[in-house]
Amino acid sequence: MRREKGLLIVLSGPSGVGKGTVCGALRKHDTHIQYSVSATTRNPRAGEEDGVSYFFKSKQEFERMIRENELLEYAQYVDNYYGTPRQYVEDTIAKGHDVILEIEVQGALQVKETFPEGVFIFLMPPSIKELRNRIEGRGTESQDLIDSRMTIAKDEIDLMDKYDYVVENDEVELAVERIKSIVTAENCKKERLIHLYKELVEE
Ligand SMILES: Nc1ncnc2c1ncn2[C@@H]1O[C@H](COP(=O)(O)OP(=O)(O)OP(=O)(O)O)[C@@H](O)[C@H]1O
Ligand SMILES: Nc1nc2c(ncn2[C@@H]2O[C@H](COP(=O)(O)O)[C@@H](O)[C@H]2O)c(=O)[nH]1
Repeated sequence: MRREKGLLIVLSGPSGVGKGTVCGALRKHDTHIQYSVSATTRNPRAGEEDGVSYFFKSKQEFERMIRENELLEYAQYVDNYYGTPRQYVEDTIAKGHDVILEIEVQGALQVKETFPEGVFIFLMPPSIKELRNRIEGRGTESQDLIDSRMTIAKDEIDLMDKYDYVVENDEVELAVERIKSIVTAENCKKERLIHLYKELVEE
């Protein structure tokens, strides 16, 4: 069924919890969810492709995007900027497609201000020890950066009650199923409201 507007789904959670891994697994399920590609000033990691993993920007270019209101939200995280290009998200939901943003907490709270109708999901690690194991195991950051990310992680976990749902990422496929159930339920809720509204205005 064609809907007026798609769902805006925000997936947050501490660095290393598995947001990227879970979104990667979700893509393999035929959910029709679209994925927003963020802009960042951080350097690409091995295997990351511009326009696929991120839009890699200079600090000057990112600050131009901020000034020209091209970002739906942005945040400074450790030593870099990260932000969501506005146009893609607005166009995608306007076409009736659901879109997912994989972003940290400061940015998610900004989105909540402008899109309170969004669905906000916080991905939780089974434990802090497991979170550290995952970031260390990924092998992409120095020990100093891992420590900075772990410090931020604790503050982020303190804000999980700002989210509509908390999903544990104990096993990737279980986390994917939980997120799919949330999206299905939220879509049913929305379909039902639109249907009721149409009945009312047609009376
Ligand atoms: N359920 C899981 N069980 C075990 N390992 C996992 C699980 N989910 C993800 N991982 C591993 O944890 C590491 C971090 O995952 P990932 O890069 O997806 O995290 P992230 O939340 O996207 O991190 P960041 O916010 O820094 O981008 C990866 O090595 C990944 O393979
Ligand atoms: N506020 C935003 N946060 C974002 C965005 N894209 C990614 N992120 C988050 O940044 C940290 C670090 O990411 P990494 O790729 O350097 O490990 C992590 O929590 C991401 O989810 C964004 O557009 N806005």
